[in-house]
Amino acid sequence: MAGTLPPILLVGCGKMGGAMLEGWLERGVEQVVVVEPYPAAAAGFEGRVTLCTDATQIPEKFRPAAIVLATKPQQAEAALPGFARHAAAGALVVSIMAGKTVAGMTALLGGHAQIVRAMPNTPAAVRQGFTCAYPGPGVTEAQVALCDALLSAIGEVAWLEQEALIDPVTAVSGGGPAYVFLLAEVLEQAAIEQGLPPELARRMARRTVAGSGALLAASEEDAAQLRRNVTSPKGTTERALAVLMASDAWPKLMSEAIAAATARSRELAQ
Ligand SMILES: NC(=O)C1=CN([C@@H]2O[C@H](COP(=O)(O)OP(=O)(O)OC[C@H]3O[C@@H](n4cnc5c(N)ncnc54)[C@H](OP(=O)(O)O)[C@@H]3O)[C@@H](O)[C@H]2O)C=CC1
Ligand SMILES: O=C(O)[C@@H]1CCC=N1
Repeated sequence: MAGTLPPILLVGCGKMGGAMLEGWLERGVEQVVVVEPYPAAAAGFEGRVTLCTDATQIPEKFRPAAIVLATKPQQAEAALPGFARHAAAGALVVSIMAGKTVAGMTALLGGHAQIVRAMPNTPAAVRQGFTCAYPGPGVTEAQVALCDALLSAIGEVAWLEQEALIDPVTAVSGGGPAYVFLLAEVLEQAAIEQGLPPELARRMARRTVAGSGALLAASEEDAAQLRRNVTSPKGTTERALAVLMASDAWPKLMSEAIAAATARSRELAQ
């Protein structure tokens, strides 16, 4: 669905909400009303959107096609009831909150809402995001198309058939950028330990992670083959990978980390 996006109500203009909003404004959107109680968070959007600090300030005549919920999960209980009238009027509700289920949000929105759960990630800020989305009961094909357009404005989109899959998605692609940034941090630290000047260590860690990501994005080869392409037989990389790929090292740690994050996503439903 190309072209101008219809009116959107954004609830929460923090890191993710703000990144999504930039994508919609770049794509072209009829009107956006933002509800954000912390004015500094939305200051960069002044003049481009209508800013409100709570739901009571939303212009009476505003009829959003979609309400995008981008507050923290812990803020859902306080925030959602304020938007029940818009949901009841037929606006699609798109929640990016970790953990919060369709059933739980429907109850907070007064018992009637068409809800899509979506899980984006922060590369959305440079339109390189990856979002998985699940349409709840009653969501129409036209609403799926609308939601796809909203999410495509910040990167690639995949649709899920089971709500429960959002929990591992949250752990893998939702949180995934944090694990990659951690890699850049520890690579920089290890470089300094080997005697490289800190500024050079920082530059090389950032460019190595960013360049490898760009190669992965551009290549048709599997990640494993790209790894093998670096690893000369009896060379230096082989020695490093013997440490990183040991049975108790990265593969096991990543599996434990993803299981822990998936479990936390399930807990957040409560
Ligand atoms: N960060 C990430 O990588 C990702 C986050 N998410 C999900 O996105 C959501 C937002 O995360 P993130 O952007 O990191 O968090 P932020 O804290 O940066 O953003 C949330 C914003 O919502 C505001 N807010 C609080 N209460 C209300 C309210 N009642 N009405 C409207 N706005 C309110 C907060 O204000 P204040 O600070 O004053 O409380 C804050 O500015 C979370 O639910 C998270 O699970 C999903 C995918 C990735
Ligand atoms: O850490 C979190 O809970 C959120 C969801 C995925 C990324 N950030």
